[in-house]
Order: sequence, then structure tokens, then C-alpha cells
Amino acid sequence: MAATAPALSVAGVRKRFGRTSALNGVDLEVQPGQLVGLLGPNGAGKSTLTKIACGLVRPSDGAVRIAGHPAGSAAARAVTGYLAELFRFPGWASADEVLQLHQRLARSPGDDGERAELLARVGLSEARHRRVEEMSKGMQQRLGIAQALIGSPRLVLLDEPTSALDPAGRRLVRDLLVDLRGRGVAVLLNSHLLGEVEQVCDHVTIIARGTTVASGTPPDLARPGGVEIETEGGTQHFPDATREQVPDLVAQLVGAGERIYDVRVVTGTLEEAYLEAVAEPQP
Ligand SMILES: Nc1ncnc2c1ncn2[C@@H]1O[C@H](COP(=O)(O)OP(=O)(O)OP(=O)(O)O)[C@@H](O)[C@H]1O
Repeated sequence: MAATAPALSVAGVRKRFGRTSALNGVDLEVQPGQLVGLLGPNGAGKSTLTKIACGLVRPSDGAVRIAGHPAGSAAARAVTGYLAELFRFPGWASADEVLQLHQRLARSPGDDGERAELLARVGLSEARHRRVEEMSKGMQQRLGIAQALIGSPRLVLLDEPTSALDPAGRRLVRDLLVDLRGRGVAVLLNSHLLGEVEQVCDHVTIIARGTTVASGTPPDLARPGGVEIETEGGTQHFPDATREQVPDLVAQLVGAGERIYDVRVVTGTLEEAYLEAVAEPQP
């Protein structure tokens, strides 16, 4: 069962914190080798869902399984890597010591070699003996990502892993995510950086008010935005036209005596789709 099960399966999950209903029935799947972006406004329930997946929070209702094992079980935790949104490593520890500690916590058979490889993958080889308190926020975040990869997890849960990173650091993490996908690792990525999610994720789930409001591939979610044709008299916008209609549109305009300088098929952005999906329903 475990061999063919999704890396992460979330079915009908609800979570109440006292009077606050954080999740109201969310479904989500991440397959091995799939990179899924979890988007949603502040307070939508993304971190709560991630914490449920790694067994830190118990759902009030619903089922969460990791590679076929119940979330929170030893078998599930053994194949899961997690980077929390807000984490703090001891300031006195070096990068290498942080990873060593987490190797012990994760009971990873990994050794010096695993630590050196992980530090290289997050661009911290030179900082191996630097203390955490001497690192920038971005370096600490990259160390956090290395920590999440200890023991070669099959599922990696990353809660806003690039919020402190500069553009080069973000590129490095994007490349790392693509590499993980290539190795068959499943990744759930919580992020507010829509451009990044659009570039790297195979699938996106948007939650708002504790429920799923949209789900699909980034191109599916980012709807087409029509066709723009630049003519002598200015830009003409055909909002409902598709790429297939371009030759006919151009022929009509030329037939009507227009001169054409440029034609653009406008694609919507994930940002537009996101804003539409999370908008409060009108009463
Ligand atoms: N331990 C807790 N006790 C009480 N309420 C909580 C707890 N954790 C989360 N909540 C509430 O649950 C809801 C969802 O919070 P969560 O942190 O999961 O949102 P999020 O989508 O990750 O937000 P952000 O984008 O700001 O990180 C919020 O209303 C939050 O206040």
C-alpha cells in the first residue's frame, strides 16, 4: 500500500482552536516527485495544515496520511522533512552542529558526508563552522532548508522557506526544489511569493477561510486575457479572443485597411487568479 500511496494525502480535514475554525474541510494530495504550492491569505490555515501533516497538530476531523501512514506516526515522521515558518536554532551552535543535532533527532544514519552535501546544496559550505548567531537571516533560512532534508525524506514540508532570501538565494532554492522533484521527492511549499510558485510548482492549491477555493496547475489557474493587436490607430484589445483566433482577427483588420505592428496573446497571471479566488464572497 505504502509504495503506491500519495506522499501526502489530506482528506476532509477540519481544525478548530477553541472558537476559531482554522480549517473547514480541506482536501489535498501530493504525489512522489510533485511540487505543490499551498497559497492563501494570512490566517487562511496554511501553517496549521502543514503542522497537521507533520504531526505537530491534531486535526479535529478528517484523515491525513504520509506515504500511506497516519500523520504523526513514527513511520510517517521517518519519511517527512519539515521547515517551520518561525524557527530558531541555538545561536551558539555552528551550522554543522545544528545539522548534527538534527541528524540525531531524526535518527539519520547520515554522517559528515551527508552534512557536507546538504550544506553545499544550500550554498553554505563556507559557513560550516560559523555560529548561527553570526549568520544572516537568509543564511539561517538556508540552514533550515538543509535541516529539512536530513535523512533523505520522501515528503518535504516547507513553510515560507524563502521569505528572508535575496534573489540569488531564491534562485538557489528554486533549483534545489527542481532537483528534489527529479529525485522523486514530494514537496508542499507554503508561500506568498506567487511568481516563485508559478515558476516552480506543478500544482497549486489555494485556501481561504479554511477551505479550498481553487486548485490546478499554474497555467490552468491563470486564465487567458485575450489578444492585443497594435495597429496604426493604437492598441486594440479583444478580451475574449484566443490564440486560435489571431489569424482571423489579423485578416479582418488588414481587410479593413489597418496596418499591424504587433500581436500579443495575453496570459493571465497566477496573482490575478489568486486575488479572484480569495476575494470575500459578495453578500
Ligand atoms: N495554536 C493556535 N491557537 C489558536 N488559534 C490558532 C492557533 N494556530 C493558528 N490559529 C488560528 O488559526 C487560523 C489559521 O492560522 P495559520 O497560522 O494556519 O494561517 P496561515 O495561512 O499559515 O497564515 P500566515 O500566512 O499568516 O502564516 C488563524 O485564525 C490563527 O489565528
